[in-house]
Amino acid sequence: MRYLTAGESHGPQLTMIVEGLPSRLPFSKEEVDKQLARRQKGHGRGRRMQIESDQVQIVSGVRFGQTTGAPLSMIIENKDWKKWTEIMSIHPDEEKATKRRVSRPRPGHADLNGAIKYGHRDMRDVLERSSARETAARTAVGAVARQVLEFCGIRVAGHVVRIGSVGTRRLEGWTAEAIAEQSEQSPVRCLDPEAEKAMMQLIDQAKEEGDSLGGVVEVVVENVPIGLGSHVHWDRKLDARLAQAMVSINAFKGVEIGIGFEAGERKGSQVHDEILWAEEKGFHRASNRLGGFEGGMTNGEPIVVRGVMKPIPTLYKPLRSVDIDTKEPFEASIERSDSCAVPAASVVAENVIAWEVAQALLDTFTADTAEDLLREVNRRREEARHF
Ligand SMILES: Cc1cc2nc3c(=O)[nH]c(=O)nc-3n(C[C@H](O)[C@H](O)[C@H](O)COP(=O)(O)O)c2cc1C
Ligand SMILES: C=C(O[C@@H]1CC(C(=O)O)=C[C@@H](OP(=O)(O)O)[C@H]1O)C(=O)O
Repeated sequence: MRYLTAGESHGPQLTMIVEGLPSRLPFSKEEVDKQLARRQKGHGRGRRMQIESDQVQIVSGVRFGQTTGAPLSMIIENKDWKKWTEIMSIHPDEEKATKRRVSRPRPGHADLNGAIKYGHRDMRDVLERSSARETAARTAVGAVARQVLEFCGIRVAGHVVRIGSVGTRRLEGWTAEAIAEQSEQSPVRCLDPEAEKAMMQLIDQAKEEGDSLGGVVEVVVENVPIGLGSHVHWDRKLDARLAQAMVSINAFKGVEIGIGFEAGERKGSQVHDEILWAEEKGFHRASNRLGGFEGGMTNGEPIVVRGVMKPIPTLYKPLRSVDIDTKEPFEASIERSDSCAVPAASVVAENVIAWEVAQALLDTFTADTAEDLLREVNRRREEARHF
């Protein structure tokens, strides 16, 4: 299974193609729209989110509520396009373009590197595609993959575990369902009401100061069969693929699987998950510190993966930078931006992780139809139980 996304932040639409889905998968456009709506929320988002109301139009690959096995294509309209139609169509060499041309690169964004790499004197040609508007497309694609997972009884949930200096304790024993339910109630998608209050205050304060904030999100995937991914080759290790997916989200800078970096501080006896066996469960673990992975393969425990997002680069508070035309230093002048997008990014993270797990599922169990897939997945579950 593979996908492509296309589209500029202020262009007419985002376009997505998903290829390799099994046929006869019950498919709900509403479920995709639900994920898109979740991504738009969260304390700290800027004014753009009041303009957009993301929904997909399914263009191909679905008939009578089921996938056909043909490429599934979707679009999301950019409502802001109306306002930008004229601006986007002014050639950068035209005189009237001078004041719209972007010649002031923002530290922390793709502006300067992208301009030099692609030879753009108008950095709009970089920022339009480097914008995290693209995460709407990836969320939609992930929401399709999620329907493959749900068909196989695999659940995904996510939440925010840190914003700036406020973090929550590592949480044990929460089911994916409980995480999903509780985080949905919170404007910062946090499970701890005390931390939530402090996070919201921090975001308000950063906004007032013209500054921005990052944080950490956690994604949990439950009821995963043993043996997704593989130890036999580096690029088939599923934990590595999850790491790439996570760091490919705009502004994400690091990943932890299970206890992550803490593993480097502990002794082996405090890290490795002891193996147990019981008639009704088969093989299972006494703990899940390694986040559901050994040897690049799932071990049947919930996948637990965390990602760190740096603070938003566009600041009202000026950072030093240089105009590429005049080579003069300038002080930032900004139209609008998010001040914190960690809650939204946790939804993106859920969906990009869902994609990778669904892809690994389809790599492991060859299936033309959704029923074939489910049969194979259940067979693996049964075989593992009686191994
Ligand atoms: C959901 C989401 C919303 C974002 N909103 C903004 C924003 O409003 N302004 C901004 O400068 N960066 C925003 N970013 C981050 C930039 O897109 C990102 O920093 C940029 O593409 C450079 O890539 P890098 O940070 O991965 O190096 C957002 C990221 C995410 C995930
Ligand atoms: C459009 C989205 O996020 C955008 C991501 C973004 C950036 O630089 O990454 C900058 C902002 O865009 P604009 O300048 O149009 O307000 C955000 O609103 C979205 O999440 O759908």
